[in-house]
Amino acid sequence: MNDPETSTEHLRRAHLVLTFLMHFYVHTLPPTCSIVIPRPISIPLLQVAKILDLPPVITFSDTVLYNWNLGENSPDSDSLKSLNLSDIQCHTLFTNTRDEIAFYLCSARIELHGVQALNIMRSSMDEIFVGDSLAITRLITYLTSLATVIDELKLLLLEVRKECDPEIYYNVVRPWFRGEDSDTYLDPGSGKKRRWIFEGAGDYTDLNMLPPDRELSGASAGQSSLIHALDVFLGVNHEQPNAPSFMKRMQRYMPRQHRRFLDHLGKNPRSLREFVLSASSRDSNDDRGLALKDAYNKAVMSLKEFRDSHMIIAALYIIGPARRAAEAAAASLVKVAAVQVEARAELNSLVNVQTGPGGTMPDPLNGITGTGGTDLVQFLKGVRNRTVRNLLPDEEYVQSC
Ligand code: HEM
Repeated sequence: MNDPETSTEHLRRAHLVLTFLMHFYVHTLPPTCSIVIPRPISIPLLQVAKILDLPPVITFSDTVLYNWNLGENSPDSDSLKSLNLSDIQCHTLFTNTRDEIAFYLCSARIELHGVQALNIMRSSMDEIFVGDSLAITRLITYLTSLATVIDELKLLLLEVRKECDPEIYYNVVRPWFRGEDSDTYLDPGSGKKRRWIFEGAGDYTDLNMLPPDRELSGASAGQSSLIHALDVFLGVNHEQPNAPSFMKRMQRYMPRQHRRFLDHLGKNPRSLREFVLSASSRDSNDDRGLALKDAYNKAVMSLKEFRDSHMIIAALYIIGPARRAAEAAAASLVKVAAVQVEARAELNSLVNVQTGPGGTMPDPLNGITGTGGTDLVQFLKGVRNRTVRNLLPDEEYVQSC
């Protein structure tokens, strides 16, 4: 039996349990109340988070990576290869709905199937290191398989629609994941955005482990290191000059081993893209140069198509329900306003006071426009476009010949 204080499995489980409890607590507080996370949750969570080097907030690791197990009746599987993706279950839930389960399991299946992509990347890096003609032949095979695996990941993503209803996801499941930065209410004392106060944290000098910018975002599949790894491997760069990109910020929420792996991939002395460019110009009279470029482009196209499908899913699960929620809120404001007008008219008739022309009915759309939909579409399109930019056009071969 592992020592619970040092075993990684126990610490991960503790992070999961404590962050689920914390999010339950925070999101059931009245909106007018300051957010003070009680000491029995805050102190152990800060301690565990410090050891794991994870932020003290719910992450993709908690909802997905540490949240699946094999079903009772499934055969013991000692290798991922023989694992049947439909046999997995998840054990910790906020809502106990089929939709929440389907949402987590969709990502878990992608992660498990994605192990094949990681293996291909590792083998490809070895071939890039060797760099001879046999290595090129092998790379062509690897990149072709990588494209197929990414296509399969896309199908797994689209399968979320089978059992996860967009309205339930958006209105019932998703609100539990919200981090400090998505809070829409103001602190009654300061009138500013509410901060999450970790009760008792000041009593411990060794608990100074909140991120320096103190950003506490909620769980997002943007924290899946698999997609980041595909970007780094294929050479897709999301960095921007003035501030850390969304992708970079999300890496702070990944297990540290995943962050290290991404660093390792990024520090490869010779990038795959560079290798494909130089090998295809060197072997320009050889079909293998063209085949290598095609195989690379196929893998980039598959990642682009994964992102196209992801945009469809984001539209279905976020933009649509957000718009409908805003319309419903506007309609109910209209109803409230109509009742107010009626009541005021009644009052006026009772006391015989006239309202001015046009009355005082509030604009029902005030404060409801802008659900973030436009920003989200722009953001996802930007990520997708940066992927496409990596395709190698024929001209580059001509120029480098
Ligand atoms: C119903 C399922 C899904 C929905 C509604 C969804 C929604 C979103 C949203 C709204 C964002 C923008 C950033 C944020 O707010 O977190 C995002 C980003 C992202 N999501 Fe998803 N997502 C889903 C499933 C997945 C899955 C299964 C993966 C992969 C394991 C994934 C990978 C990503 C990545 C890597 C980003 C960063 C942007 C990009 O690389 O294109 N998402 N997602």
